[in-house]
Amino acid sequence: MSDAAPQPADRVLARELAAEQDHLDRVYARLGQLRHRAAETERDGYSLARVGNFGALVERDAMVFHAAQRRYVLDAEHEGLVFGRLDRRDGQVHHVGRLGVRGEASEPLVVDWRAPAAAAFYQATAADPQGVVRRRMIQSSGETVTGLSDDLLDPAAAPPDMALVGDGALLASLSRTTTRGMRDIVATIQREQDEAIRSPAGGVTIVSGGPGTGKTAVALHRAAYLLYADRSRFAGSGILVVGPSPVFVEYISAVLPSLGEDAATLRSLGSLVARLSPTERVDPPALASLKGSLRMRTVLERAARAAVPGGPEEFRLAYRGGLLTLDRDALDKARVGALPRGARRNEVRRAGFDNIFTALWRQAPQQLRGRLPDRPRFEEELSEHPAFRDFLRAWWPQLTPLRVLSWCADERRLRRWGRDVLSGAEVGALAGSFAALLDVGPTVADIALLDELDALLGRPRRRSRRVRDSFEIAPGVHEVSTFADRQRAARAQAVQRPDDYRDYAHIVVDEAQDVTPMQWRMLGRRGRHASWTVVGDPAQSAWTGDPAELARARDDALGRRRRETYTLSTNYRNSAEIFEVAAGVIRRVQPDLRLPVAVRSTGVAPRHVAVDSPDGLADAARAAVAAVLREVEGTVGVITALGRRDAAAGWLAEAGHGERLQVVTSLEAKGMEYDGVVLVEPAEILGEAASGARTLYVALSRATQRLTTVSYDTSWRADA
Ligand SMILES: Nc1ncnc2c1ncn2[C@@H]1O[C@H](COP(=O)(O)OP(=O)(O)OP(=O)(O)O)[C@@H](O)[C@H]1O
Repeated sequence: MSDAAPQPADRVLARELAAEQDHLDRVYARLGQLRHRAAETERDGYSLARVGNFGALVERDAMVFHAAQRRYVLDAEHEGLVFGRLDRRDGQVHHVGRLGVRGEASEPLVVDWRAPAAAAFYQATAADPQGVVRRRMIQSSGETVTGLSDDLLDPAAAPPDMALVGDGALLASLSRTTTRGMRDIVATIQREQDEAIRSPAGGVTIVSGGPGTGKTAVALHRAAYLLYADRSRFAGSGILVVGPSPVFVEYISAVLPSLGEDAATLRSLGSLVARLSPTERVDPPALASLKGSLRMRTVLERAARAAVPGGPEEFRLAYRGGLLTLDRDALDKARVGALPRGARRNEVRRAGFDNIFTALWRQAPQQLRGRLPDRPRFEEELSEHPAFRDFLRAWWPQLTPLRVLSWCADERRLRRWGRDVLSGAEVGALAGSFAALLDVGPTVADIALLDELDALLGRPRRRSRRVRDSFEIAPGVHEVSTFADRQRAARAQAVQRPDDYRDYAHIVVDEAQDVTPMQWRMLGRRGRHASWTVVGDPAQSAWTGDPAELARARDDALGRRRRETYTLSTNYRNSAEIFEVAAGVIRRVQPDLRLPVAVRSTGVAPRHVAVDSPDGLADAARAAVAAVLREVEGTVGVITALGRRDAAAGWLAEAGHGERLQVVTSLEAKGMEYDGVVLVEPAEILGEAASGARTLYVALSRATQRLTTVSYDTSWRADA
């Protein structure tokens, strides 16, 4: 390089931009061609299915599919189809982008970011250049290249005419305005993140790290990577991505489509059980932890085996001139005898009925004397007896999880089922909460209990089953079918998976620190054969129960699969000034915690507005929100304690701030990000549970640019 005559920087930049523009033009032209061809092939398609050899058909269909995929990616409006370039030591040049594109002669015009050849784009460093001399980041808007930024990784190997331009693509991307939905980070994935994204597909990948270190981004890019690495496995059986709340799921919902992937299923913990309506209702943290505890399993097991409250306590039937009777003990014996450990109540109903027949048959000789029929006739006659049928239905009904959980609203009953595992106060709190179950609906924590009951109760046996057409591979697809047919069927299958589909190939759990033991059981039931990506930060956990119990439940769900752990260390979200406030709060309770480093400084210190009394909060919050909305271009989040959100939303409603403003509770704020945050009364968040400091740490670390706190109780501040 040193031998080349110096040239003005802007001329060099213009030349390099023009070169990249040429390449991008070629890529788009080629894609246009492929798109056109794919459309033609599709048009001709099926009439050709009977000619040519099988291999040729597969190839043609594969092309149709890939072209359609590319079209889908292109149609999914995104910035930066090509965002990187690698100049290698051996003279090869690879452009890296959102999808792989080959030219007419099969030469790679763009390498998919997930392909092995693109790995060096994220992993190479000056200390370990991995054969890369220059790494270039390419920014573009639509089909126009707008900026370049180079890293020289191996100066000794650089040819003399190699130009270097621009700087700071990562920082530029971090300073962008925050929009309502999270964006992909495909162009600026960092090395430590890339290692986690490309971790082997099997086993359990655990990604931890402090706030803003890109855990969610990594989890979603990993899902895209797995779909690329083994599409038939992961698109076929599906990838489930689970997040804490509907607000969060909405926030992350655009990332995978922007990466050209639509085969993953996104769910919040409150919407995981298909037959139950999704819920956003949450319990106070201590109650949520109690409902999440494994002790609830014991309670539910007992409830699922109990006599139906309000059901028959005895049975009397006039039959053939005699009187058949069963007292309470006999009924209990018949029920318990039909429910050995592990039996599912709805599935062994027949065994319960058999026990009743047997008990009645035993007394029949004495009661009926000479009028005794043979046993089959005895059972048949009883079965046709309306009073007997009514009794059976009331004594052993088909039970729904909701019905059994609502039995727990009765304190006396719950005390019985909770003996040795629940305290008196816990019984009271739970019973009070379950009382609202049928009227108001379940809370997020109840969903895991209902799922547990579903597993304990089982499903009634189906009467008739559709006869399967053995030539049918998937609905509507027969054995003689094309590759494209099958791909289409795979997609249709994903859409048509049964509501209670459970056999996912991979489960991504985000904000895993907040998954309770009972929720781990719920997740475990959906991934018996799955590999896992588990992403979280214990320092942000709202769990107030026993840590050992939590670890045990998590280990049970994840099984004995091999584990790889990755720790992320850089906070890309918060300005250094904002993160310092959050760090002060968590350090007070966990002085030895290793905190991530916030890389960006704005020079703007967070503002702390103090008011004289709680009555002053409304006006101060309104003023703070108006100011932050003026200062930032993107989204603004108002975060409050659980009990204050509705009031705060009311204060701000009149001003009609629209799309940019969102009012959320401390728990809904988990995983979220805003350009500006107004935190209303942090002391209330601190005091709302034993985990208050960790939840406040979450709330304080949501903002990228501006943080304002409004409080009358300033004791939460480390410096107050
Ligand atoms: N390599 C990167 N390039 C650009 N932006 C990044 C990068 N890594 C992370 N970010 C951005 O940093 C922000 C925080 O990322 P993310 O939400 O994934 O962090 P997190 O670790 O899940 O945070 P938290 O634990 O606080 O919820 C997001 O806006 C994300 O897009």
